[in-house]
Amino acid sequence: MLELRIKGRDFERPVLGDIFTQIRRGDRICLLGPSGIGKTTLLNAIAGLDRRTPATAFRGRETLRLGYLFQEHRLLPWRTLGQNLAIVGAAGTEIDRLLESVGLTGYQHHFPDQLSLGMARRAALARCLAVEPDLLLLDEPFASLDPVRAGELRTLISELLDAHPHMGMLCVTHDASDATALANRLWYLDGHPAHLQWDAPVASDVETIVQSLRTSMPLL
Ligand SMILES: Nc1ncnc2c1ncn2[C@@H]1O[C@H](COP(=O)(O)OP(=O)(O)OP(=O)(O)O)[C@@H](O)[C@H]1O
Repeated sequence: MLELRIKGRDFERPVLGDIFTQIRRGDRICLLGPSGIGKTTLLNAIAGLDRRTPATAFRGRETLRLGYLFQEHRLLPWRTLGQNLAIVGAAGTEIDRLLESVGLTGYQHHFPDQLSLGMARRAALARCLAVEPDLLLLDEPFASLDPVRAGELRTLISELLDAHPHMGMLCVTHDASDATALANRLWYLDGHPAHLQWDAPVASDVETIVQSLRTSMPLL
């Protein structure tokens, strides 16, 4: 069980309210919400990237390992893919294995600008996996990809999660169908400041979904 405690964040106005929630081991959560509501702000807080948003993410007394796939790939452009992975601690055959796991076998000596957007995103995903994360944070991983490439990446992420059942996922998306494909739990962020308005399991049958919504949103 991962516990998240996030102290709210103001920019010129209050953006994110205080949030306290829990993520079970292996939970696959899709985070939806209106544009500009604070989804990236929440991910940054969880990742500890925003010094002005006190947040703790912990598992018992252990330090939580996080992998963060940003909206941009943020690979070092002057380093090859192999070197980008080496920076986070991968070495030797581990680099080959990581690249193979994201379908980039043979690209170890390529530079990021020699890759398509989808390939660069998969390389960044390999970098996330190198730290063997407890929780994978994905910020709109399918944005700007054509439907075929987006579908391939969705399948890849789903297979990686299956292969690492203890790894949780928190994925920001604007597409509810991503939730059906990837998630077992949905969060909906809304309000000023934003809170988790809705935390419900993804269910395959309509009756269960309606019941979940009624439970999570009593006003319905
Ligand atoms: N560094 C910053 N300085 C000032 N305002 C910021 C900063 N970062 C975010 N904001 C503001 O906080 C709000 C939430 O931004 P955030 O990027 O978290 O939203 P989002 O839900 O991820 O949006 P989108 O779905 O469009 O990516 C926005 O109004 C944004 O303008």
